[in-house]
Amino acid sequence: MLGVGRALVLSCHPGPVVAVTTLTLALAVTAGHGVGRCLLLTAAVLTGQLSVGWCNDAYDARRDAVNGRRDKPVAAGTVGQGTVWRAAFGALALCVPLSLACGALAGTAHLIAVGAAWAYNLRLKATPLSWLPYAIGFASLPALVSLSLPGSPWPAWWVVTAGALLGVGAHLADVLPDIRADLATGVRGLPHRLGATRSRLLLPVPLVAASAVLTLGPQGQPAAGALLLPPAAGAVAVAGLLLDRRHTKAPFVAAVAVAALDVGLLTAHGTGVT
Ligand SMILES: CC(C)=CCC/C(C)=C/CC/C(C)=C/COP(=O)(O)OP(=O)(O)O
Repeated sequence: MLGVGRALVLSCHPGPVVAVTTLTLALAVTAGHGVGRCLLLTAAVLTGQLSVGWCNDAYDARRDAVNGRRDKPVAAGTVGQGTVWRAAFGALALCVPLSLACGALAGTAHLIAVGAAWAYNLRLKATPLSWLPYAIGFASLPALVSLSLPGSPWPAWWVVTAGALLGVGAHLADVLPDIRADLATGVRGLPHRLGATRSRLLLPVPLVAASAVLTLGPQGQPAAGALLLPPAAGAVAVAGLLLDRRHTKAPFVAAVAVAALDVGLLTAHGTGVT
C-alpha cells in the first residue's frame, strides 16, 4: 500500500505539481485573496496538476518502458497503469467542482487549461503545437486568480502575456533533457523539430521576454530595481543551461526560478494581476 502511494507520488510529476501550485498560491496572495479563497484556488490547481501528471505517465507507459525510464513508476512496474488512470480521472473529477467554485469564468479559464494539458499528453506533445498547451496553461493561472476576485475583473494583458511566455520557456526547459529519447520513439514536438542546440539558444528568450513584459507592462515608470529583473532572468536561464550536464532538470528549475522572481516582483511592487 505504502509502495503504491509512493509510486503515485513519483508518477504525478511532483516537481512541476509543487512548482505550479506554489506559484498559484503566491499569485493569489499577491492579488489580495483571503485565506479561504487562496486555499480553494490552490486546491483547484493542485488537483488539475495531479490529473495532468498522472494522465501523462499512464498514457506514456509503453513509450517510457521502451526508453528504459526507471524513474517512471508505471513503466518500471511499481504501480499498475489502471491505478494511475483511475488516479488521473479521480483528480480531474475533483478539479472540475473546485475550479467552478472559484467562479464560473475563473473555473472555465482553468478547466480550458487543464483540457489543453490533457490534449498535450494525448496528442499535441508530438506536434509543432507542443508549446501551445503550456502557453495556455500558464496564461490561465493569472486569469483564474483575477477572475476569482469580487466582480471577476479581467487579468491585465501583461500578466497573461508573461504567463504564456513563461509557459513556452517551461516547455522548452522540460523537453530538453529528453529530446534524444523522445525522437527515438517518434515524439516530434516543437523543441524536437528545432533540435537541442536551437532549443537551448531559444530558452532564455521567452523567460527574459516574460520578465520584460512584467517590468514594462504596468502603467507608470518602473522602479529602478524592477529594471534588473530581465537581465536577472537571462542570467538564471543561462545558469540552468550551463548546469544541465550534471543536473538534467537544471533548465526546468531555472524556468521555475524565473517565474518565482516574476511573481516576487508583482508582490514587492503591489502591482496585483488586474
Ligand atoms: C495550469 C496548467 C493546467 C498547466 C499545464 C501545462 C502543461 C501542458 C503541462 C504538462 C505537464 C507534463 C505532465 C509534462 C510531461 O511532459 P513529457 O511527457 O514531455 O515529459 P516526461 O517524459 O518527463 O513525462
